[in-house]
Amino acid sequence: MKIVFYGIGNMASAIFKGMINEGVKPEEIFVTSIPGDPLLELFKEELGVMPSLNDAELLKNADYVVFATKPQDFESVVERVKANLEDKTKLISIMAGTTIETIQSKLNGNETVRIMPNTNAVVQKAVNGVAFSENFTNKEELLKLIETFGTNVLIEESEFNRITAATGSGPAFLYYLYEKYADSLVNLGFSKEQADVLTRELVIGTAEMMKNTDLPLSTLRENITSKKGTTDAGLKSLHKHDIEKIFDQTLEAAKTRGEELSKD
Ligand SMILES: NC(=O)C1=CN([C@@H]2O[C@H](COP(=O)(O)OP(=O)(O)OC[C@H]3O[C@@H](n4cnc5c(N)ncnc54)[C@H](OP(=O)(O)O)[C@@H]3O)[C@@H](O)[C@H]2O)C=CC1
Ligand SMILES: O=C(O)[C@@H]1CCC=N1
Repeated sequence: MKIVFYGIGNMASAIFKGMINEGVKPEEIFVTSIPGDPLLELFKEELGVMPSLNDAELLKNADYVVFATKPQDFESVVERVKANLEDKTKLISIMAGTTIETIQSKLNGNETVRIMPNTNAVVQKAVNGVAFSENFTNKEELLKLIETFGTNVLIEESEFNRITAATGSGPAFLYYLYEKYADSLVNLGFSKEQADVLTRELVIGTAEMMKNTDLPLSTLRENITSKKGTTDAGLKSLHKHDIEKIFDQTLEAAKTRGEELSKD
């Protein structure tokens, strides 16, 4: 199989690292960026993937081309790709906002799938929102390929901006909370280093708990909350703030931005 990545930034590299960790051969992964990008050589040395700036060479006999640039750079990628794209090559887009219709209209209607992963792909734990173009064939092969770095959730394309906010951007929202938690531990008297370790271990342990039980999150919380104890006191303070509303606004803003990108 030949998979070609246009764009090798944060998300693309998370994906091909995840794929390689799960047994996809690095020689099957071709990567390109803008001329002079030091990551091209770095990923060749680190991972054994195949860098190139020659579009004809990259696209010859490609099974999949992955569009992994910012949506704003898609036009420049189209310019590179359109002359040499073969009819049989399937297109995978991870770009927020950019629709299947836009991609197909610019690139001969080639079979196209939109996926919305997240950076947890590096540890094979992404959530992949997936929507196929109507003409897409052999969906099973594609689903198997992207399962190497995460769990697939098939959705309508109309739901894409929603899942982009929820799980594409989602890790950033959670990291922000953890950052603030660590800052608060410093305010409580821990050193910065201690606060960092305590926060990371707390989050990892809590995630592991969620992984290993079917209990509702509310029950897990209640199990910690002794009557008139410390947790109860902390939660009473937390309840004075409308956390749900804060998240409603955060997710709405992210979703709206996806809609704006779709229109650009
Ligand atoms: N980061 C994330 O968590 C997620 C991102 N996405 C989507 O993934 C895409 C990439 O995001 P991210 O990885 O964060 O972005 P990055 O900026 O880290 O990576 C994009 C890369 O593409 C390069 N590039 C620009 N133009 C071209 C071109 N014509 N040909 C080849 N490469 C080019 C950029 O180079 P230069 O910087 O020099 O311009 C840059 O290295 C976006 O569309 C985003 O919506 C989706 C899910 C999650
Ligand atoms: O911030 C962004 O636009 C991209 C899409 C989802 C995560 N990062």
